[in-house]
Amino acid sequence: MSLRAGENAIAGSGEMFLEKDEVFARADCNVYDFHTKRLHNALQAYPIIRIGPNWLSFGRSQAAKDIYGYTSKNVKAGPYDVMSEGGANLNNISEKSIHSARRRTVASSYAPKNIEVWEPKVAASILDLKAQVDRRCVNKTVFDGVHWFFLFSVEAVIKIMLSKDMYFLRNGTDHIYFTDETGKERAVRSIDRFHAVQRAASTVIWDTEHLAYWQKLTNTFSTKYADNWQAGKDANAALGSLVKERLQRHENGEELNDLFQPLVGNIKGEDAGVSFKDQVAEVEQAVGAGTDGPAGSITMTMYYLLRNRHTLVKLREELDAALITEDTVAPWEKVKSLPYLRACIDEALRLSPPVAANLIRRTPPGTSTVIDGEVIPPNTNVSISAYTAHRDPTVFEEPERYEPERWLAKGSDRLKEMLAVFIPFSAGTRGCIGRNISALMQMTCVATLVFWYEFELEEEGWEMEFEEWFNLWPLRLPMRARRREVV
Ligand code: HEM
Repeated sequence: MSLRAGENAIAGSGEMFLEKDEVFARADCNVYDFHTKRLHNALQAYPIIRIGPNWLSFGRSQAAKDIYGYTSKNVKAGPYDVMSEGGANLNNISEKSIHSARRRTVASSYAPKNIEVWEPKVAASILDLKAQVDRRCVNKTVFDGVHWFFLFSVEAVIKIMLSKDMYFLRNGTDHIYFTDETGKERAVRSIDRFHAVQRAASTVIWDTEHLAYWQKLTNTFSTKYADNWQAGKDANAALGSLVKERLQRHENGEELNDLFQPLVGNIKGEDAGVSFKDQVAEVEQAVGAGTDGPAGSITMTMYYLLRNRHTLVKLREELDAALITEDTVAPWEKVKSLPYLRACIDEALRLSPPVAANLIRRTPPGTSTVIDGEVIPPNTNVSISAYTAHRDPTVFEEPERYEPERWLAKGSDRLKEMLAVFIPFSAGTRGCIGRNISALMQMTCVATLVFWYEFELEEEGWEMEFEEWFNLWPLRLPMRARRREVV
């Protein structure tokens, strides 16, 4: 069957796939909604759905390889181009040669050989996280895991990116303190501001042609939007101040080994030729992704473990055999190859990918493209959400079940099929560059928590709720902790 954009499927009204009354509700950026899940449910009846005037969303996992894989000729376009106007970074650069050049510039700093540089930074944050959990062990005080796992992630990733310790965990807040351009002392909440601007941008960015108009309109008529647009400026100013401080340290002759260094210059002392605006944009991307990704994944791993106690018991057996009491923080060397730990995390990423949404790609001009057996015309926006790809029952048996064991069938054809459509980090040349950093953060953090504490949900059977804009955020994880007798 040959498809022209706009044919087949059911018409949505933009990426958000809104129903009429929701258009007004979301217009005030106020509604917690899991639109990818709603779209997924609709895809059970239609294999492809048109979710925008020129945008097709696919429902069968095989489409993932054709859309995002290494052999795909599809490109990033549309909203990514708009985003790059505020500063070009690895994620939003569409043009292939410019993207490859930027990726080459930073690639070595993201490489696994640097884990030994990142590990002490991550471990220090895990110790501070433990100190906070310890306080809550007294009287078994209920605490919100989401709050603390997000603080852990943002603090660790800022250290890895900029060699700067923000002490978010010790202070219990995500405030960045800085002096702005006008000399005013400011305190800006980082996670809060990153998230607020997503609430505004993700509703209007799809209409790239009229974006400026939507920004003006929403800014004028909605106080909520106005605050959320302001959040983008606040986050940019706060991270800009951290970048200036980092550049000053470089000027002062400090030799810092972090993700930022290649954006300044290489080991031969040659200038990297990256503008200040782009440097800030790169920091925004890495800090934003490095916060929401690991925090979402750690939260959801803990949530699924607590809801499926037999998996927690099994993971603890694996950790008890691998770790000793001297391991106040689980060392990477001891946990990196633990199969069940990895499987528990991957299974949480499968069911609740932190980037669940339809990541837009454009088919090449001049020639049609085949996606999941369908002939798609040139210049068509196409996507499949990780949420949907990961729930294909022909690949993942009983897809709604949290079953880490499914990842353990090493070398089997089934495992190969699963890995081919497992896309929490997207895939191909535009796949996540931060996977090694994520693995370090996720595995050492989850291993330490499960080894040292007994956890329970505040209420048995409690169910997670999400808020989704570009990224998928778990809302709360009310839990209690008790120190284990570790011998
Ligand atoms: C569990 C953790 C994470 C998940 C699930 C995740 C997911 C993703 C996804 C889905 C993309 C593709 C985005 C798109 O096509 O629009 C991406 C790209 C990217 N991520 Fe991650 N990410 C994670 C952690 C990190 C970390 C820790 C960093 C950096 C410290 C990072 C930095 C980036 C960058 C720079 C890109 C753009 C890559 C490019 O296009 O060349 N991510 N990530």
